[in-house]
Amino acid sequence: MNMLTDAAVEEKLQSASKPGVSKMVGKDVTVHYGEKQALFGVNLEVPEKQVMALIGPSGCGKSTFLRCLNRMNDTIDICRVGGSIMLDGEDIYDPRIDVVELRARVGMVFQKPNPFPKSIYENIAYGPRIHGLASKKSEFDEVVETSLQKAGLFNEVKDRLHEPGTGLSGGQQQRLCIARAIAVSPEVILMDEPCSALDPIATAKVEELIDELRENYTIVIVTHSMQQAARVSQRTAMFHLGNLVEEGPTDKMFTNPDDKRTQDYITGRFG
Ligand SMILES: Nc1ncnc2c1ncn2[C@@H]1O[C@H](COP(=O)(O)OP(=O)(O)OP(=O)(O)O)[C@@H](O)[C@H]1O
Repeated sequence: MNMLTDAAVEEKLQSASKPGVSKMVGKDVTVHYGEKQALFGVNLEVPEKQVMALIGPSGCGKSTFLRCLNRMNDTIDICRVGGSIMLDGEDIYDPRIDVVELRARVGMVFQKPNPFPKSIYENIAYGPRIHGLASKKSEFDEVVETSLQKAGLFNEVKDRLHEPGTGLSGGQQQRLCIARAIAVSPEVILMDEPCSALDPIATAKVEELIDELRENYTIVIVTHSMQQAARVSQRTAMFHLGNLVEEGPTDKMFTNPDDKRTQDYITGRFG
C-alpha cells in the first residue's frame, strides 16, 4: 500500500525539482583549444548532492565543460579556460589552488575503466597514501573496505584483494575506479560516460550505485543515453555547439523543454 499522502508526494516532487544549494558554479566559462573555441560563455550551477546530467550531440562541449570542473583541461597544452568556476565559493582557477588537492575534492571516473596495474587493494590505498589520509595498515585496511563497500564491490572481491584490479570484469573495474575516487573522500564526482564500455547488467549496477552515492556526493555525469540521464539525474543541462542551451529539472527537460534544440535532441531528430 502506498503510504504517502498527497502532500508528501507533492513535497517529494517539489524537492526533486529544486535546484538546491550550488556546490559548483561556472560563470561565463569559455574554452579554446588553440584557435578553436569549444565553449562560449557557459553559466551553469551544479547542485549539491544531486546528480546533474550533461547531454547534447557529439562535439558540443560536454566533456570539455566536465573537465573544467577539476582542471583536467590543464593537462592539455593547447587548452585555455576563461571565466570562473567556483567550488563552495572559491575560484578553482586561482593560482594559489593546489590542483592535486582540488582533484581529490573533485574526483573523476572515465569512460573506459582504467585501474592501475596493481592489486585491487593498492588501487584503493594509493590515493589515501599520497594524500596522507592513512598511515597505519589498519587505517588502509579500513579505507579499502569502506570504499569498496560504498562502491558495492566489497562482497565480490573480498577474497581477492591482492589480485590485480585489471583481472576484474569491465563493470567491476568501473566500480573499482569509483571506489578509488571515493577513497580520498571527494565532495564531487565527475563521470564521463562511465557506462559506455559496459554491458546492460553492469550498466544497471553502476546506475544503481550512482543513485546511492548522491546521498553523500555531488555528481556530474556526461551521457549519450537519454534513458540513462532520465534514470539517474535530477537536473539536466543540454549543450549544443559549445553553448549551454538550457538547464532544468530532468523530468521537465524530458517532457517539456523550453528550447526546440532540446526537444529535437531528446526525440532523436539530431545528434
Ligand atoms: N584535446 C583537444 N584538442 C583539440 N580539440 C579538442 C580537444 N578536445 C575536444 N576538442 C574539440 O572541442 C569540441 C568539444 O569537444 P568535447 O569532447 O568537449 O565534446 P563532447 O560533447 O564531449 O563530445 P562527445 O559526445 O563526442 O564526447 C569538439 O569540437 C572537439 O573536437
